Amino acid sequence: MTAKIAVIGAGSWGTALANLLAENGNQVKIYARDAEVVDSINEENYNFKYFSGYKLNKNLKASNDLEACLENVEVIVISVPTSALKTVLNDAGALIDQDTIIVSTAKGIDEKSFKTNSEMIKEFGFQNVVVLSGPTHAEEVMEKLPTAIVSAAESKENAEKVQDLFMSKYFRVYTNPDVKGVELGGALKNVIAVASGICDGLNYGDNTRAALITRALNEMSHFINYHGAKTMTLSGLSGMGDLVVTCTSMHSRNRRFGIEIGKGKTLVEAKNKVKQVVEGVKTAKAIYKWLNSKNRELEMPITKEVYQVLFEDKDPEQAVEELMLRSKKHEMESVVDNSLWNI
Ligand SMILES: NC(=O)C1=CN([C@@H]2O[C@H](COP(=O)(O)OP(=O)(O)OC[C@H]3O[C@@H](n4cnc5c(N)ncnc54)[C@H](OP(=O)(O)O)[C@@H]3O)[C@@H](O)[C@H]2O)C=CC1
Ligand SMILES: O=C(CO)COP(=O)(O)O
Repeated sequence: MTAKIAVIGAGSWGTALANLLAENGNQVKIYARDAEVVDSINEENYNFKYFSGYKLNKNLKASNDLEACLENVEVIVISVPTSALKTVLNDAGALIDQDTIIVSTAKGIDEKSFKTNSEMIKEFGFQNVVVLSGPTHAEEVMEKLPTAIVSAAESKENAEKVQDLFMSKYFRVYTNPDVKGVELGGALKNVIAVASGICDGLNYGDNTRAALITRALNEMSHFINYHGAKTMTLSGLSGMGDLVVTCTSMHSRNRRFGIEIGKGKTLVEAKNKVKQVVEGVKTAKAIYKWLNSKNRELEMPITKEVYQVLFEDKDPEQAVEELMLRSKKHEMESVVDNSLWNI
C-alpha cells in the first residue's frame, strides 16, 4: 500500500521519516520553512542543514509552500518540536481535511496546557491521530539500521494503515491501542536521558546508568498509571526501549545536553552546544509545574532533581547524593507482598 503524504518539519526526524516513506514508494512532499533546505533537497537530494552526509531518495520533494504540500494528501506526518506544534496547526489546520490521518511524532508535553501532542492535534478537530514513537534515532534510520517503533491509535484501522506505510525491511512497526501510554513514555524518557547525560558528565559509571534507567521506569509508571494509561506499555518500545536508546546513545541530544550540564555548563551553554531540539528541558519543567500545582503526591524524584539542576542552579552532585540518600524503601513498594518475608 502506498499513499500521497505530506511531512511537516524538515529537521532530523522529519527528514528521516520522509525519506523512509519515499523509499517505501509513497508520494512524499516535505515542508521546510527554510528555503535553502528546500533547494538542497530538490536540487541535490540532501538536507544540508540536518543530514549533509546522506543522500535522500530522489523521489522525495520539498516545498516551503504549506498549501501546496498539503493538497490532496491522505496522511500528514508532523515532525516539529512540541513547542512548535500549535503554530504549525494554526498555519496548517484550515488547509487540512478533518478526516485526514495525522501522524504525531514529537515527544513532549506542552508546558502551558500540559497536553500531549496528540491531544493538541485533536483539539484542532482532527480525530484520526496516530502516535508514532519508539527507540529510533534519526541518524540510524537514515543508515537503514534495523529499527522498531510503535504505531498507536484509538482506531485499529488507522494504527494498521500507518504500520503498513512505514514498515520496511529495516523499519519494523508494531501497533498498540494505548495512545497515552506510548506518547507519555516517549515524552518522559527525555527527562531521564538528560539525567543520564548529567551522570556521564559527572563521570559516574555503568552501575549508575542501570540504576537510573530501572528506577526511572518506576517513577514513569506512577505518572502513567495516574493518567489512566497502561503501565505495561512501559515495558515496550516507547518505554524501556526508548529509555535504553536515549540514555546510552551519543545520538541523543537530551543525553548530550545532560553531559554538558554534568560538566558544569549552564542551561544556555549546553543548549547552544547541542544546537537541535532538547525536548527533555521543557518536559521536566512541565511535569515539575504540574506536580507542584496541586501538591500532587506522585513520587517522581529523578524528574524533580533534573528540574532543580536545570532551573534552580542545584549542584548536580548534590542532586545525585539526595537521590541516593532518600528515605529507605522497598524496591517494589506498590506491590509489596509481606507474605514473602515469612513473617
Ligand atoms: N531526531 C530524532 O532522532 C527523533 C526525534 N523525535 C522527536 O521529533 C520531534 C522533532 O525533532 P527533530 O526533528 O529531531 O528536531 P530538529 O531540531 O532536528 O528539527 C526541528 C525541525 O522543526 C522545524 N520547525 C521548528 N519550528 C517550526 C515551525 N513553527 N514551523 C515549521 N517547522 C518548524 C525546524 O525548522 P528550522 O530548521 O527552520 O528551524 C526543523 O526543521 C521532537 O519532538 C523529537 O523528540 C522523535 C524520534 C526520533
Ligand atoms: O527520541 C529519540 C530517539 O528515540 C531522539 O532522542 P533525542 O531527542 O534525545 O536525540
